[in-house]
Amino acid sequence: MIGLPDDITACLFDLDGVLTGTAALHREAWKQTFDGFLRERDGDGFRPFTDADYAEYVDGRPRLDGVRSFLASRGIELPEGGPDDPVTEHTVNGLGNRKNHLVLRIIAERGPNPFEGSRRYLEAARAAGLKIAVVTSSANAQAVLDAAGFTPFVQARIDGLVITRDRLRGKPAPDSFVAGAKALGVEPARAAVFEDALAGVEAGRAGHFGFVVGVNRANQAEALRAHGADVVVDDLAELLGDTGETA
Ligand SMILES: O=P(O)(O)OC[C@H]1O[C@@H](O)[C@H](O)[C@@H](O)[C@@H]1O
Repeated sequence: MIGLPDDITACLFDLDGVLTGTAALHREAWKQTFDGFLRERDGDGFRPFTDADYAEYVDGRPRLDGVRSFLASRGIELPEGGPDDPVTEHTVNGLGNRKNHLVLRIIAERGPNPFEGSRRYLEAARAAGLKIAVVTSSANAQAVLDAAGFTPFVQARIDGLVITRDRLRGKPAPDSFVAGAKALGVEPARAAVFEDALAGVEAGRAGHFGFVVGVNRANQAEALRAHGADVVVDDLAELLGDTGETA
């Protein structure tokens, strides 16, 4: 009825890039963070952080995993530091704090940009009696959900704070989605995962979820399929059999 196999009883939605347009804001904050760091380290001839770097090493992963993964891709080792490191510090935590400072400012300035097609899909899923959870690596999820007006749809939330608290492995490991299904009281095989990140669809496949929807916001439909999406759409409204325009 809403573009899912009949035996699916729950939806597990990623947040940034699936429900809201905040993935692009995260990407921008990461670029400012890493380009700033690389310039400080290597001078003006530094090799910039690219959209491809974001898709492969950072998108969808918990904040500090993103820092570690990108630095490793460049053969750079930094000390871990600690959660209170200043944003100027060349440590994993310092760069994570620098990015968080930037992304909060950018989201405050530009808003969460909820996707209209996603709002309509949430309404349709609720009307169809499906359970709904948000599963995101972001520690800023509640504020974004509130600002987008999506909180009333959400019966369970697994976010970056829960991932840290419960020591879950971040995406691409399936742990956060498994925790989301558990919080809703459904088996992974009866839950659909909705993801725009390569690490996210990979987590959906690794967790043997009943259906994995890849949401193509960054011109990477083929890569989403290769990493585990069963179907790829440009907007969730496509699953409702329409174009996302208001009737
Ligand atoms: O830094 P936050 O808000 O905790 O978010 C962590 C990650 O959350 C994910 O949802 C985003 O795709 C990543 O870009 C982001 O880095």
